[in-house]
Amino acid sequence: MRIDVVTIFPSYLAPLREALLGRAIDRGLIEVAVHDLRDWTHDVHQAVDDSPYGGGPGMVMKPQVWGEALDSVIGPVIDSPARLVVPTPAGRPFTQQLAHEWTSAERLVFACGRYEGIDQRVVDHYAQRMPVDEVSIGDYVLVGGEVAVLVMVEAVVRLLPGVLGNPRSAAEDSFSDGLLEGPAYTRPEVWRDLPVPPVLRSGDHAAVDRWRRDRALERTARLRPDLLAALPPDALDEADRAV
Ligand SMILES: O=C(OCc1ccccc1)c1cn[nH]c1
Repeated sequence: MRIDVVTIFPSYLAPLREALLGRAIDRGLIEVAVHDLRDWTHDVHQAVDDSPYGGGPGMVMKPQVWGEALDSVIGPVIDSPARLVVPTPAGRPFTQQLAHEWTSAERLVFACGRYEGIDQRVVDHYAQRMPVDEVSIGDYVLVGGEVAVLVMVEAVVRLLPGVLGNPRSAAEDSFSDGLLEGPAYTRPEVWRDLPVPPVLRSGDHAAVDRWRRDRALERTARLRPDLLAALPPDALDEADRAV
């Protein structure tokens, strides 16, 4: 998978080259290129924004600059199918399911908006020739899309074959069965007078699996009743309902 990011703050994307993601790059599992939007300005001030039509606070990012940048980065769409992703509070929710969908993309191009966002015509123009997703990572407002890109790239890349040491962990993610992950424990057996739940040391794998599912159901009911409500009817068996 090739990932391109266009931003006015390329250094914000430096973490993509660290740790797990950095190793995925070194191993050729992904290619990552970060581009400075200002490279496609032609004026001495390297202006990337302007006042909003219709008035209102803040500034809007100029379509011309974005058009030149994205034409250059995306190239002729025919020979390298790419998805364009635009992080924005006004987007569809980014979910584990969407992360999985994107793992089959040959290319992901991320456009990092700042100020009040990017002129809508940029999304409208590219949506005529490729899949464009306006995506939110949560109901809050950041200063720019860069941090959202770090979140989404990490969520997608960790799902690619070979990236995670233990493929089971991606498959058994929180949300993979529609529930929140239950509590996890490791040594010591007692820590600050707090013991590890005995069932986890019983060696009875059926009991451990049952206990873990019960804890996941309880946690989901407490913190995310919406996830429970969204489960397909056959997702919960008799024992589940008793929790
Ligand atoms: O703030 C965000 O993106 C940056 C952004 C983009 C466009 C205009 C303002 C801010 C964001 C919040 N949840 N998901 C994304």
